[in-house]
Amino acid sequence: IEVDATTFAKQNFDFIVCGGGTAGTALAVRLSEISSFKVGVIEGGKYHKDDLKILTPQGINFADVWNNPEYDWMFKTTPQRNLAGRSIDIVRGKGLGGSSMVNLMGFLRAGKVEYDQIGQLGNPGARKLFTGARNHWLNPGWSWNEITPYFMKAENASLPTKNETEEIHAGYDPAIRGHKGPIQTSVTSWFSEAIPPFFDVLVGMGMQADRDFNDGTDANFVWPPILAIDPDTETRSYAANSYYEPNAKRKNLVVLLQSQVLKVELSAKKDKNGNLRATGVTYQDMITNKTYTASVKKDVIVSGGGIQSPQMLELSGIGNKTLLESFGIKSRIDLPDIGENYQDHLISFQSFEVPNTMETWDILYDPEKNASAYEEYMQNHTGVYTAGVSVISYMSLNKVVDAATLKNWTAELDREFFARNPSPGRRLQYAIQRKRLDPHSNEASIEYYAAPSNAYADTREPNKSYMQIACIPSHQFSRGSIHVKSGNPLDHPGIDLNTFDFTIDKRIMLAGTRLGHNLTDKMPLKQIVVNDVKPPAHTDTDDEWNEFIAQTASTPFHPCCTNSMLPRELGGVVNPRLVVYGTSNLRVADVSILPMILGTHLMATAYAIGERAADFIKEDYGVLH
Ligand SMILES: Cc1cc2nc3c(=O)[nH]c(=O)nc-3n(C[C@H](O)[C@H](O)[C@H](O)COP(=O)(O)OP(=O)(O)OC[C@H]3O[C@@H](n4cnc5c(N)ncnc54)[C@H](O)[C@@H]3O)c2cc1C
Repeated sequence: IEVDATTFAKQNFDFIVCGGGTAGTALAVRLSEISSFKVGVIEGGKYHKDDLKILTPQGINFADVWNNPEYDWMFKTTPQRNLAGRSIDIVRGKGLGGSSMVNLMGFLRAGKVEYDQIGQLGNPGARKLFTGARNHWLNPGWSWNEITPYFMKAENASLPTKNETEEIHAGYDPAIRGHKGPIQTSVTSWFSEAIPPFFDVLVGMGMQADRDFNDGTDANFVWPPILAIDPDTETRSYAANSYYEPNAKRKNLVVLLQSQVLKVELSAKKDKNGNLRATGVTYQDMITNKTYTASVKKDVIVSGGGIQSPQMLELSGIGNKTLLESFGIKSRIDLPDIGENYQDHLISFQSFEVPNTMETWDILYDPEKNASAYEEYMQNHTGVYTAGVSVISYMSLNKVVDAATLKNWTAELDREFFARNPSPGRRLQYAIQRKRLDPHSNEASIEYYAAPSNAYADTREPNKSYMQIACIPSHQFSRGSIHVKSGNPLDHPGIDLNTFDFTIDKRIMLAGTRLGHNLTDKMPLKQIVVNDVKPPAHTDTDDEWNEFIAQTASTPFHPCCTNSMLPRELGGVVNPRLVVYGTSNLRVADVSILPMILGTHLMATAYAIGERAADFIKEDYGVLH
C-alpha cells in the first residue's frame, strides 16, 4: 500500500528499504511474503504507473525520459580530463522501479567465470587467494551456481518458437531460464533488415550463435538478447509493474513515494561486538519539504544504486572520517572505501547510413510515419514501436589485437599499476582482471551491439536510414570515486569516472572502436553501408580516432562497485551477507555491492542481488527453511 510521509513515520517497521529501485523493490516485495514482517520502502520519485513513455519499448522514445527531472536524477560526472574535459550524463531512474523503469531492458547475465570471480574475491579466504594459496568459495553464496537460481526466480521467459528462432539464428534454452518469476521476458519482435548483416559478419569472425548465451558463456558469442518486455502487451516489464503492482495491496508492504532518504539513524552506543545498530531512517517529503524519522526493529537496507547508496551511507556518518568531517558530517564509522572502487563501462557509438529502402527506427522522426507506427502499436501491439535492442556480442581481446600487442600492453600496464604502490585490495582485483590480457583468454573484454538508428542527432537527415554500432570495453582497469560534496543531502555527489587513468583502457577503447568500424568493410555489412556518418570517413590516424572517442564517448549507465563486497582490509564496505562493516543490521542491496564490474549490462544482476538479499535476511531471521 502507498501512504503519505506522516503515516509512514508512525508505522512499526521491521525493515526499511531506502530506494525502491530495481534491487530494492524486488527485495522489499520478497520480504513482505512473510506476513509477520512489516516492510517500508522510501522512494525518491513517483510511481509512473501506466505511463506510456515508460511502457513503450521503442528506444527512441527514451529521449523524452532521460534528462527529464520527472524520471531521471540527472547526474553528471566531474569534467573528465581524458574525455576533452567533458562532464558525462549519468542517467538514473527516479521513480518506483528505479533504473529498470528507464533502461534499454536487456535481461542479461555475465558468464560463469565472472560470478565465480565475485565469490573468489570474498571474505575471509581472499587473503589466501591473494597469497597464492588454493582457491575455494570465499564470498559464500556468490558463485555462478549459487546466483543462477536467483536470475531464474526473477524471470518468466516467453521464448521464441522454433521457427522464429531459425529466422533469427539464435538459441534459447528453457532449462536455464525462469518461468515463474515476476519479470516478463522475451526477444524483440521487430527486426530491421539492417541488423542481420551485422550478425552475419560476427558469425564470420568466429562468434558462436544458436545457443542460449546466458548458459554461463562469457564471450565470443553473438545473440539477439532476452529483453524485459511482456510479449502479450509488448510493454516494459519492470520492478514497479511486475514485482510491486501484483502485491500492492499487501498491508505489510508500505511504500512512500516522492520522499528522499536523508540519513540512516545509528544507535548512540556500540553493542557487545563493537557494532552500531541502525535504528531508523530520516527522510524528507519532497512536496512539503518536511522531515520525518521512521524507526525500525530489524534491518535497514540501503538500495539507492551505485551512485546514491554510497552517498546515503556517507550522509549517515559512515565513510572516510576526514572527508566527512570536512563537510561537517559527524563520523560514526570510519570506512574509507565507501565510494571508492567506482566502475562503469564506457561506450562509443558509430553511425552509418544504410539504404533508405531499409526500414529503421529513423522512420519515427518523420511525423506522418511516426503517427501511423504509433497507431499500429496502440491497436495491435506490433511494429517498430515494439522494437528493442536486437543483437549483442561479447569478444575476448585476442579477437581484437594480436598476441604481441597484448604482451606489450600487459608490460606497460604492469609498470603503470605497480608504480602506484597499489593497496592489497586493488592488487587482488588486478590479478583477476589481468588474466583477460592473456592471448588465450576466452573471457569477455569488448561488447558490440547494433541498433537500426543514428546515434547522433546532429547528423540525422530526413528520409535517410541509419545503423549504429556501439563498442563497450567490458572491464576497465581505471577506478573512479563517488563522494558527497557537502553535508546537504539534496546536493548531488561528486562523480569522478577517472576515465582512462590507465593507458590500457584508452588502448582497448581505440582498438575496439576501430574494429567496430572495420566490421563494415566485411561482407555482407559492406553491401549495406552507404556512408560513414559519424565519425566521418576521413577519420584515419590513431590521434583522429582518439579525438573522436574523447569528444563522444559516454557510458551505458552501469555505475557500480562503490560499496564493494570484499574483506574490510581489502577495501570492503559490506560482508558477504551484505551487512555494512561496523554495523549489526545495516545492509546494502544493489549493484554498488559488486566488487568488480561484470562484462554485461547489470539489470538482471540487480534483480538477483535483491532476491539474494531477501533470502539472506529471511535466513538470518529464521523464516527461510
Ligand atoms: C538509461 C539506462 C539504460 C540501461 N540499459 C540497461 C539494459 O538494457 N540492460 C541492463 O541489464 N541494464 C541496463 N541499465 C543498467 C541497469 O538498469 C542498472 O544497473 C540497474 O537497474 C541498477 O539497479 P539498482 O537497484 O542498483 O539501482 P536503481 O534501479 O537505480 O535503484 C535506485 C533507487 O533508489 C532511489 N533512490 C536513490 N537515492 C534515494 C534517496 N536518497 N531517497 C529515496 N530514494 C532514493 C532511486 O530513485 C531508485 O529508484 C541501464 C541503465 C540506465 C540508466
